[in-house]
Amino acid sequence: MSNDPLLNVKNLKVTFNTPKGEVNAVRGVSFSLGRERLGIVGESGSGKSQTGRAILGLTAANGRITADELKFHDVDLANLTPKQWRKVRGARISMIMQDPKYSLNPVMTIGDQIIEAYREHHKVNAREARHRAIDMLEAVKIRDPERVFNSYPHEVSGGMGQRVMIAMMLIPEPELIIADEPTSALDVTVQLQVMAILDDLVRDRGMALIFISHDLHLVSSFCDRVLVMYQGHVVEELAASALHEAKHPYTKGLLNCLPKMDGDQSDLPILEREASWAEG
Ligand SMILES: Nc1ncnc2c1ncn2[C@@H]1O[C@H](COP(=O)(O)OP(=O)(O)OP(=O)(O)O)[C@@H](O)[C@H]1O
Repeated sequence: MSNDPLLNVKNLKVTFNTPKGEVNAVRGVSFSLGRERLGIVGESGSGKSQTGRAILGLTAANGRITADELKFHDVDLANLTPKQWRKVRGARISMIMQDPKYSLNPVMTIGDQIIEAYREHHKVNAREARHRAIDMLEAVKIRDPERVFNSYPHEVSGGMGQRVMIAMMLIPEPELIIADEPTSALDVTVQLQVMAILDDLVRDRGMALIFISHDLHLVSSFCDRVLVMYQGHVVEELAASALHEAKHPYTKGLLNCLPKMDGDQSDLPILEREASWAEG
């Protein structure tokens, strides 16, 4: 499989106009992505989500995007019309958000929602679509797919809801998935199960993944490469297998700011920061 970049981002900036002045959320981010799993980590407000949203054309109306390059294959994402976006977003690039509650329609059964999504992308009759919907639920390792198929979103757990979202997102067979804190509303065990399912699907189907999270350890266990963001800049880029080689004090701080399981009850260190890190 070719590893030519799917995505090229050069000097991406996202700036918001607010009543209190400009907010520079993303301040010159550059990276390229092949068929690989890339993590973007950083604390709240570091610009991770806005980087993902800019790639999907989902920047809020008060935001302005500039970039020397923002390309998905040869598609210039910085200059698409709404009609052109419909051919890219959800079809070639998909996003999984944090909480399935806000993404699923509460008054429609899960099965009907999957069927509807399936028939938007594939020309099949109702019977065949039902078949495919059950297959999709099985693909995300739901053991009782018939029950989930007939349930409403509020009748399933958060972890189950997130599996359903993953199943729906796979329907158009996107090349790139952007998962923004996809599991942070779930408890730790379910979090790992859902990530493992996503990881398997991404590998099996040769898709690329951008996994956005504040949890450096979680990201590095599911990604090949990690970008560490601080105040709108990428301060360090690392192979996930080389976290121990992190040089930037902010990355080292993120690594140390985790409770240890070995019974050491001493206080967690406070994440230190210096103004110079934000200068890029
Ligand atoms: N519509 C908006 N108007 C003004 N500022 C915004 C808007 N959307 C986001 N921001 C600001 O942009 C900055 C970066 O936000 P972003 O959501 O990318 O951070 P993040 O690293 O993903 O953090 P979190 O984990 O909290 O989502 C923040 O300071 C945020 O307040």
